[in-house]
Amino acid sequence: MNLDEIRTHISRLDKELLTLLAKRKGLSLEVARSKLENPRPIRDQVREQALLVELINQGRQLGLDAHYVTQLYHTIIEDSVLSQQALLQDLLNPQDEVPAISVAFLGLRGSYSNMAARKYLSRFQATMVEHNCETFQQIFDTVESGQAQYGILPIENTSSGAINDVFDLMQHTSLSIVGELTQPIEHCLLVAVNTDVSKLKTLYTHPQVYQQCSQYLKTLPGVKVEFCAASSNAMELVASLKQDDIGAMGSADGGELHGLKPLVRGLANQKQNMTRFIVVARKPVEVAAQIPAKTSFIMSTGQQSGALVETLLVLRSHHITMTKLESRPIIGNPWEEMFYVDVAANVNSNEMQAALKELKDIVRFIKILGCYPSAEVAPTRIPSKALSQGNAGVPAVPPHRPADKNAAMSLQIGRFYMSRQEPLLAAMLATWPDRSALQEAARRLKEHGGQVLAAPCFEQGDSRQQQQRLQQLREIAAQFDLAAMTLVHTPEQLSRAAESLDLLLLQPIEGRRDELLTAAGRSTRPVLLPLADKLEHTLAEAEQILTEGNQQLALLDTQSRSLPELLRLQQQSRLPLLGQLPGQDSLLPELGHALKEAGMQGFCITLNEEDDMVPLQQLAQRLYQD
Ligand SMILES: C=C(O[C@@H]1C=C(C(=O)O)C=C[C@H]1O)C(=O)O
Repeated sequence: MNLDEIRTHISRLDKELLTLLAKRKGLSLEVARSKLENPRPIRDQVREQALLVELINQGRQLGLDAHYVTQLYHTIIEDSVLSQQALLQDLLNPQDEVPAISVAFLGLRGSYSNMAARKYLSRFQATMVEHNCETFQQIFDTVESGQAQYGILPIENTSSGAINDVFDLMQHTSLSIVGELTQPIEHCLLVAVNTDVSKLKTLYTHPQVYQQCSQYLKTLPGVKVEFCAASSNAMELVASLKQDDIGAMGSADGGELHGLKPLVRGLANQKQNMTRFIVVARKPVEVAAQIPAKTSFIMSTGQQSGALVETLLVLRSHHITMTKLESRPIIGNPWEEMFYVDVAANVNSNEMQAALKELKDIVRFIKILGCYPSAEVAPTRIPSKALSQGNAGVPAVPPHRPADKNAAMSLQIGRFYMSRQEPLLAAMLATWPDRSALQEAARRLKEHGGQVLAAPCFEQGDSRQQQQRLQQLREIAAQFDLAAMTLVHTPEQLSRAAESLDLLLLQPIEGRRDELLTAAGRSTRPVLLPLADKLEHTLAEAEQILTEGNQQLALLDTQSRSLPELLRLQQQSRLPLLGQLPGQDSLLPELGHALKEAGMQGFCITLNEEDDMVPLQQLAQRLYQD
């Protein structure tokens, strides 16, 4: 076959794939209808897990790697679940057949709020009429007066926290929350014409974006920064001037609406930056009982001691999970607080109705702000046991929570739980690899059932190169759904690594890490502390970290200590213990298995550039199958 013929063939297959996906979606909607007739929850994670395990094994036989299959099916299942939910919601809340829906949001075309509004409206079969607003108050006014059907408001951001003005306005509105959505915020450097960073003289941006990208901007000392009222204004200006020495900062999608191209992506200091938006409307919606719902309410309690605790105990006694608690002052009543509460419950459920009845007896004020479908469809996870090669068994319990008797001792790294039953498996590259080697290591680690990818970001290079390595490690780990770790020597390195990675490995030389221990204790990231020579030194160092506040601490044995020593350590400390082992030891699987039996909760396998991962794969099999 020549190139054209092969491409024709590929196109035909792609069409078939699409046809099959559309058929699958149709069947999924039939499932939703049957779940409506015989009421059952829309989401069934036991079914999803069984399906994923079967697909992974079938995929392997066809030469497709487990990670690829899992990623594809997470996307397919997410769409399937959201489509089922949307169908149920539409049946329950029939919309008038309107050709256009109007939405009020902050900023102009291309603002983050505009992108959120577009995302929300994409589920409706109607065109969007945009109401650009200059203030949050104006959004409330526009929806309250009926000029717009929906208002989109940012309520919290993962780096800057609660958006207080919106909380304060919610106190006094008659509007209801009818939806939520989360929008990733990725600041990019946007330009109107082909150019290069070195040519730039002026950057237009909003002060908050400037602040969130301060580290990147320090690398452009000659560039002047001009502030605009919103990032969408900056985009508009740069698009109209069309010069090669100016740029704007904002989202790539937003920039595209103005014909701008992203020259550099991922400028923010903090890489994972998301904003949660709420959707408000004049009429509340009803949420189908079979889909996960959230209810938001505000309340004020008396000022006697324990008043807030009592309200929380009411929620607990009805098994209602609280997902958010914020307090805001009550305007005009100095020192009194209004609490904003989000719970994972449908307002019409028996538990929630009973809880509300009890709450009304003990609070001064309570108002439901709305009940809406929860927008999150967390991917169903496959336990390492199912992933480590050769296992076709279907796990019985969805792996959300550790089914670990010693849960109090287990630690969470990224989204993984470390436990004696399912030890954590980390691969640590001895030297910094190039991008493709790092990707290949990540792919294979994931394929074998490992969870943490580690590489030395700080061993060479200047601060900028180190920053790039941190970013690359984080990106590649995320791409393969792994957690990321690096070795840190100084408090400054620790705080930089803590911004991007999931686990911080402290340098092993005791006596030279006093300040590092204090910094680790003040960090909010989990820390791995290599054992000191003497047991009592290790315990003292661990104590130093714990007393500073950070309780997410595990110990690492870097010297293959004897079994009695390890057991003694475990008797004296409840901290999880990991072992560091060389990746090419032919005894690795047996050694790991024996150490697991002795209570080790994880392994850090060191790999040199030329090493293969065969022993690690065998270790994973022993750890997760036996
Ligand atoms: C389609 C179903 O509903 C949901 C979607 C699934 C899917 O798309 O495969 C699987 C389980 C459920 O979470 C079902 O229950 O079979």
